[in-house]
Amino acid sequence: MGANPNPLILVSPYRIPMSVRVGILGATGAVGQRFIQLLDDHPTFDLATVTASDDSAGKRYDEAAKWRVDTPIPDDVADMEVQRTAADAVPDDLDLIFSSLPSGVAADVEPEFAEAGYVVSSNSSNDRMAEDVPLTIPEINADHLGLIEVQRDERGWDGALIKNPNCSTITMVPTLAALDEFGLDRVHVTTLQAVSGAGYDGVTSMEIIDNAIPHIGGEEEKMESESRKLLGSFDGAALSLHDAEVNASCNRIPTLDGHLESVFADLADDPDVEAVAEAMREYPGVDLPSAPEQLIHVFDDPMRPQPRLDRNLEGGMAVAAGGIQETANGIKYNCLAHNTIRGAAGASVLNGELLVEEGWV
Ligand SMILES: NC(=O)C1=CN([C@@H]2O[C@H](COP(=O)(O)OP(=O)(O)OC[C@H]3O[C@@H](n4cnc5c(N)ncnc54)[C@H](OP(=O)(O)O)[C@@H]3O)[C@@H](O)[C@H]2O)C=CC1
Ligand SMILES: N[C@@H](CC(=O)OP(=O)(O)O)C(=O)O
Repeated sequence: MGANPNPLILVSPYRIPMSVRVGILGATGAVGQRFIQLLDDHPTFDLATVTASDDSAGKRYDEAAKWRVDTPIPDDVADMEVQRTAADAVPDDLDLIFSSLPSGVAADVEPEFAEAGYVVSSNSSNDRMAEDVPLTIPEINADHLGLIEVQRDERGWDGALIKNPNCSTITMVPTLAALDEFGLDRVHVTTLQAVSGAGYDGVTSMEIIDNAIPHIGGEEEKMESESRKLLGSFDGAALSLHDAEVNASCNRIPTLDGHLESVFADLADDPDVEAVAEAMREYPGVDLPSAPEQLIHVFDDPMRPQPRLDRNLEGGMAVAAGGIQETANGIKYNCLAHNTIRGAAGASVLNGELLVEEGWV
């Protein structure tokens, strides 16, 4: 295997053999740009089409997008013509579609693509809790992809719709999955979320500099519900939510990228700090091209993880944890992940790799 030209893509010995033609819906947006960055020189995925709103359709990509990520627009993407976001506007032979549309738009458009036969790996929040829609993190609940059969039976689709979770949820859930062996009863989490989570126009500088905003609309409910679905079990026909109680308090702070979260977990057992650290460090990963070698990196230094120092661990695809301490009822710790890579585009790409690996694409 040669040198990896894109430091954000981790090259690992993977089993996916062929070239897969992919498209991105909402490719000009903040998450869409991350998709383009992550797909540049991807070992399997070949970006064939990009879509956006009608205002951008017909323009060259580099004219339509206000490019803001920290690597240049790949030349081949800069020249692409942006397409309308509609199933009749993209090539028939796309194998896989990534979606980063506003959720209100995605709620209408994604089912149209799935009905037209496309497999859609979506980052948008609509339908994440639908009973027949897999919400997956490959390392945690790859078996939930079996819901695609249920979805196809119920909806009559040839394609499929699968989702990755909310960025704050995906930061915490791998650590909860590692704690589950100790009997996860109840979780309280407080987040310190980066401004990029709200998109480029989401929070003005006057609102956030020298400040913290103690509410992010809808975020707490997403963390509380999505976590239980991700940790739930699938019996081949239906999914049961995990019975742990999850309570979240979500806050915006003036960091650019990387959500930091303080978790208090009540456990049935009474593990010591070392047992918890080991369960997190040894939580198994997956053998997919964009997967980190170690899913959860645990720091002994209580000053870590920090957003600026630790958000880019393993190309932004790993989760960091630290400050583990025992409490009266269980354990407390901090965790961190890159919200637009592991929390958004990278999560969808990893789900796409899983779909290919497991033969759904
Ligand atoms: N920012 C983040 O960190 C995260 C975002 N998300 C989710 O990802 C999704 C995208 O977020 P983000 O990239 O920040 O959003 P942006 O507003 O930056 O981008 C939205 C994209 O959708 C396109 N679009 C907007 N309206 C329409 C429409 N009516 N029809 C077709 N295309 C349209 C835009 O095209 P155009 O440029 O032409 O307007 C653009 O490509 C959202 O659902 C968000 O909640 C999830 C996790 C993290
Ligand atoms: N709400 C998240 C980002 C986001 O868009 O989440 P979701 O994918 O659930 O819409 C944040 O503000 O950091």
